[in-house]
Amino acid sequence: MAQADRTPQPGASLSPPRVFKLVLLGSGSVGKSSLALRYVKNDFKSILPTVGCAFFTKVVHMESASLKFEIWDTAGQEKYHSVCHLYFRGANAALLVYDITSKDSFLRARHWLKDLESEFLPGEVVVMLVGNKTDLSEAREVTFEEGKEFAESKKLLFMEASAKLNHQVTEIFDAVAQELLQREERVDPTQRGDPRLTLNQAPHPGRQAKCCAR
Ligand SMILES: Nc1nc2c(ncn2[C@@H]2O[C@H](COP(=O)(O)OP(=O)(O)OP(=O)(O)O)[C@@H](O)[C@H]2O)c(=O)[nH]1
Repeated sequence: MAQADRTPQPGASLSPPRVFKLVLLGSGSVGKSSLALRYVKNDFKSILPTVGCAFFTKVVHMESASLKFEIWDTAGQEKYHSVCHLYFRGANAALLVYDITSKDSFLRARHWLKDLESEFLPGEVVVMLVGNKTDLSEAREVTFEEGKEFAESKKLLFMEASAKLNHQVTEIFDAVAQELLQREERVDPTQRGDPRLTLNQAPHPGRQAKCCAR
């Protein structure tokens, strides 16, 4: 289990945290900024639509190592779409967010994924599909199974969450952190040192990242 912004566990590595760039993408109002705010500041409040991009950092102490997330929260509104891909550059991980009460946001997630894929080689970036707003389950338009199926077909991690209720938010980032560190361990140790380099490796053949939770 990760411990964010707390004293490292005894025995944890004392070396400086590895830095990973994580981008949040998805349609407008799905809750990207709210997930980031909940994760980084444990807060939930009314937020104006993002203009361009917002930036957060968070240090996470895992059992085996510490890492620092540089979180880039991109604008989901259509009018900013053309500039969003500029923020993808150099990303190690992405949260592809949709709103479980909006089928449209789920369908649009495919387009966001295509945009992301056009900038990277297969397997170059850890991608987690996130169905947000589970507290509004009475208005649900996308089933858990639909989300899971789409994620599996594209070899993405998958979780549902509620930024409002702080349900599964830390778990999302922990799962991504775990996957990033595991991918690093699989590469030649002599190549370690620059996470941007090591993550340009395809995942281990035959291994599919799996993570599904409501
Ligand atoms: N009920 C509920 N509302 C949420 C949740 N997460 C976000 N919201 C609300 O959804 C609206 C949009 O949230 P944002 O975090 O601004 O969404 P965004 O995806 O960053 O939007 P853009 O900046 O336009 O791309 C706000 O009114 C939030 O309060 C959630 O988990 N549950």
